[in-house]
Amino acid sequence: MLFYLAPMEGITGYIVRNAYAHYFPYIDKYFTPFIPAAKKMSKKIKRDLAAENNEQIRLVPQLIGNRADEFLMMIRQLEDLGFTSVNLNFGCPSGTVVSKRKGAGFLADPKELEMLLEEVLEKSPLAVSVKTRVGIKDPDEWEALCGVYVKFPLEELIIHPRLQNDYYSGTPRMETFARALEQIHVPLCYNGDICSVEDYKKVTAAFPAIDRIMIGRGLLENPGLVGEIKGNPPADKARLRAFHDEILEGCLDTFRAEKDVVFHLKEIWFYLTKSFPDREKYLKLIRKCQSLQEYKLIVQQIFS
Ligand SMILES: Cc1cc2nc3c(=O)[nH]c(=O)nc-3n(C[C@H](O)[C@H](O)[C@H](O)COP(=O)(O)O)c2cc1C
Repeated sequence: MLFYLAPMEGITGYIVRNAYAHYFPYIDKYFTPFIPAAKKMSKKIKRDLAAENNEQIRLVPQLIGNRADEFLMMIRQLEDLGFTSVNLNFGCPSGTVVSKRKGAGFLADPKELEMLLEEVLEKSPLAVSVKTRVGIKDPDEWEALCGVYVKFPLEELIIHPRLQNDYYSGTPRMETFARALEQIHVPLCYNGDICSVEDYKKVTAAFPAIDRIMIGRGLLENPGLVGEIKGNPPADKARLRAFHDEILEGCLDTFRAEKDVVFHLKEIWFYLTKSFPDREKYLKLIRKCQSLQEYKLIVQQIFS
């Protein structure tokens, strides 16, 4: 089985990716959080993609947009940086993205999706994969979308089997994923709600043909999850602490203001507190915390 860390905007930048690679080296492929397909890459994105910041990491940049020419412009820049694959995001459910007909919003018109993929796949010097949801409002939309995806030699198709309207609620639509498995002949990756070894076992028992899995929140809650799936003992406090400390150091080197460091780490702790008893208590403390000094004391308390 291949394991991928899901892209998570604001969280899985290079600092976090490196901490996984150093302390939980079980991830086969990483994806950047989505990068807007625009004319020029920002300095922040260039830093996230830089080879020296991703040394032990197999990284695939993810682009979000709705125009083939803009995707291609970005893809050529990625080629210059030495990348060989790119991932296109047709899954982001956020209102601000969808209202611009990007992310899952682009799934509204399968014909347009087909035209875009035709041009990108014809002209892209890089292998192209897609990360998609299964529709906007109705699981029956999948038939038309699937009819588009089957036409293209994608490197792989990553499916998070929820609708845009589902956001992250309810359970993934396993029946739709099962249909996709029958219909799609490029490598298919399952993504969604794998937060424990049991969840992993259920998904792989339901879909024995799957050979790649992407995990997001489950790996943030328990960074040792893939290690456990592979038969290793759960991550101990010392390892979690080292993982955390590397992220803290990386943030201190990168962000100018201490409050930005604390803000970034608060997002991570929203998930990571699930690895600890008394989650609610610590989450409250972390959320309220205002300064780096206060933050360090709370972290000390959590790990002691
Ligand atoms: C805070 C957050 C940020 C996300 N950012 C991205 C992103 O940049 N690109 C993307 O394709 N998906 C993004 N996702 C979706 C995840 O990659 C993943 O598909 C989703 O969380 C379901 O997988 P999981 O149940 O394993 O977490 C994001 C999800 C969350 C919760």
